Amino acid sequence: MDYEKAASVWLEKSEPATEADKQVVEDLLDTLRANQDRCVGMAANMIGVKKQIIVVAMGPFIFPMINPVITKKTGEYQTEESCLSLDGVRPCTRYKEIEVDYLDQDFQPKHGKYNGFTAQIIQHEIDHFSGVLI
Ligand SMILES: CSCC[C@H](NC=O)C(=O)O
Repeated sequence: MDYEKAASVWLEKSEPATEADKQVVEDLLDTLRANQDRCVGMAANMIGVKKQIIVVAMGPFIFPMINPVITKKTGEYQTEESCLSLDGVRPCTRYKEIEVDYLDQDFQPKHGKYNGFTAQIIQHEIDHFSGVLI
């Protein structure tokens, strides 16, 4: 593995996505669909694209969030997570309930409230494209 190249993709902040990145959204959705047996969410830098795009699995339902920003978070707790980009399990701080501004797949602005595991995945993936690994 080229660790220098990997580090530049995993540990650097990603840029906001634009409509020119629609194919990246499709590619990320396809990649998560192909890895749903071992993965519940992905950020675009996991496929080498430093754009603020994530995809999240809620059971069989997979949805993308473009340029997501957490606008409210409540209920801090400590937990442990694993990550496809790392070995093992590591401790991290998460919030039980979050509100998020984002663009949907058609680049239309949305606002959503999430809790539980879905909120945890969203927080993990936003950290991921921000260059923060658990
Ligand atoms: C609990 S959030 C874990 C998310 C992780 N995806 C990697 O970015 C995964 O294991 O799918």
